[in-house]
Amino acid sequence: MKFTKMHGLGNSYIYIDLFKETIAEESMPKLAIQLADKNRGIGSDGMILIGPSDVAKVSMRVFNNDGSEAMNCGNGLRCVAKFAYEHGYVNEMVFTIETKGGLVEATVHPDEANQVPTVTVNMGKPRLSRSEIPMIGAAVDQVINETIDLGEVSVDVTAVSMGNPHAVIFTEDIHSIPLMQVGPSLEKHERFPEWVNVEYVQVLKEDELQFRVWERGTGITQACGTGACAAVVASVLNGHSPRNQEVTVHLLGGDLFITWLDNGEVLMNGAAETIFEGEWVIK
Ligand SMILES: N[C@@H](CCC[C@H](N)C(=O)O)C(=O)O
Repeated sequence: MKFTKMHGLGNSYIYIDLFKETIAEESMPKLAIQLADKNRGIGSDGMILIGPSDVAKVSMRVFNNDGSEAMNCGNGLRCVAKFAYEHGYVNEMVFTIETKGGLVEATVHPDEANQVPTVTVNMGKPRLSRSEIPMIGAAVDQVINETIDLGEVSVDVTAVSMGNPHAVIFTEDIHSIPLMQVGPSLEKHERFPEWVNVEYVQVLKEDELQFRVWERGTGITQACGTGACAAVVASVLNGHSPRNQEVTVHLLGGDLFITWLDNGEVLMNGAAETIFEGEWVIK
């Protein structure tokens, strides 16, 4: 089975082209775990399937490295758009991608060699009501700076769904955050019945954020595209950043440029790179 390893700011996945390959539905979670294993597999944050769609130009399915399936992946979307354009599955520079979290629109920015170094994705509107996250709690519908007790520490969480759930915590100092402690305990906290991605955010300026993530189903990664979008939405909701203005988010693996438009949609712009292609022998 042929594969391509790609990354968006160091958030790497093994991409399989379902226009050409076939994988049985029931073997997908196990395959994601095998491919992602850095000792016995290829090594990645998970597996992404690129395939045909009835409602869009291409479809994307995302599996974390623990085999769980996610509804969306921002860094994955930019890589899928690059892959689809460079492999001739789309000829337009603006096209739609189907995800389990809904339809999104990608715009590729090809260079002189018709290769795609960067992509802008319209990620659609964030979902902000408690039931859409989903998150268990009091009657208040939007979760803005709600305190959750984790035993030894408590955190103030702003909850945003970008098709997948995010819990954003603001900090004064990104270099002293207890991510290894808070990440896993908040990820599977009983208040989040579908678990949650955990992000710490330091506001440097109204249009500049520092960002670290503990991803649901994966752990610490270099970058999370949906998480960066959620961070900017949370920053606007908390009065730290303006609406309709581009915000630079510094992730461990590089920068993303995010705008929460007045019409409610979130734009994400950033890099997408191919690392290598190969063939996986199915055992
Ligand atoms: N790395 C991704 C998000 C991948 C899925 C996430 N771990 C989840 O389970 O929701 C991104 O770039 O958005």
